[in-house]
Amino acid sequence: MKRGSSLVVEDVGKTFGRGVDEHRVIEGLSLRVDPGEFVCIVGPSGAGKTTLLRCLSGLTRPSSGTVRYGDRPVVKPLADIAVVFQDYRGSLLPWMRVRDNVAFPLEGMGVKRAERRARADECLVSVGLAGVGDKYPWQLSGGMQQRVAIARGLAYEAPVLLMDEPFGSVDAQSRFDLEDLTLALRAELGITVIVVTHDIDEAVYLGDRVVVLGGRPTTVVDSLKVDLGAARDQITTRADARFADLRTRVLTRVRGPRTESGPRHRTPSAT
Ligand SMILES: Nc1ncnc2c1ncn2[C@@H]1O[C@H](COP(=O)(O)OP(=O)(O)OP(=O)(O)O)[C@@H](O)[C@H]1O
Repeated sequence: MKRGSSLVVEDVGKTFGRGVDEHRVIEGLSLRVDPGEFVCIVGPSGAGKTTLLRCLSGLTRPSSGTVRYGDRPVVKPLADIAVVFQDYRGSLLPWMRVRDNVAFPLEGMGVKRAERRARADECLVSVGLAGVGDKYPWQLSGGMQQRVAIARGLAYEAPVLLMDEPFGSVDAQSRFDLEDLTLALRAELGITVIVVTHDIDEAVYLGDRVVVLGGRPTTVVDSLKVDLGAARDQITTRADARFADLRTRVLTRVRGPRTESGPRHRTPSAT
């Protein structure tokens, strides 16, 4: 795996619609993610987390400001930046075998068939799915299908992996397993991982840093270093007093300043 570059967001703004329908979602947002960092992005529903992730991936162009990957402007999807979306049901092709689903993006990159198959099988092993390459996605459980979606993200061999609510559609036990899988892959491959999540506990459990979005329009309201060490464990890490302290700090920032008559900003739906 080649070493990645920093992703740098500078003074980004994003507006949807025009005239009376104009909606300024993001304004003056700056953020830097260094190679090998694991950053989780949280914020109230509708704050623009997905919009920011799409700007980071080059799928959406900001209305103002810049996104750079190293010295390259991100104005279209780059081979160095892979994206895993939330809903495996919408992202896996049901008529294609699992191996072909994982290998699918490699075809467009000009990788030869034998290498595509070998790389897909290798990625399936990495996500704990050795031997399922010949099955169809619908023959697998939801958690397994999301592993296939992650394997497809890994098949790019991209040094940066962006994930939008990647574990939102699976049951609680599979969610814990997928969180640990993602941590293990980051440790093994040394990749940069950026995860958008509604779940503050998940953000603290996974991240080296939690970036909190808020305000209207949205910007970065805080960036909290997670001082829990590299090794995380679903039982002991979550029971650690520092974990509880961090989740309280993140939640306080997500909820925003309050007045006696109620929230001053938007009503959050994050938990
Ligand atoms: N293509 C689009 N056209 C118009 N408005 C959009 C578009 N994409 C996003 N929006 C608006 O931008 C705002 C932010 O949306 P976004 O999905 O980025 O927020 P989010 O923080 O990811 O939300 P959630 O946590 O609910 O998934 C919302 O008001 C949404 O309606």
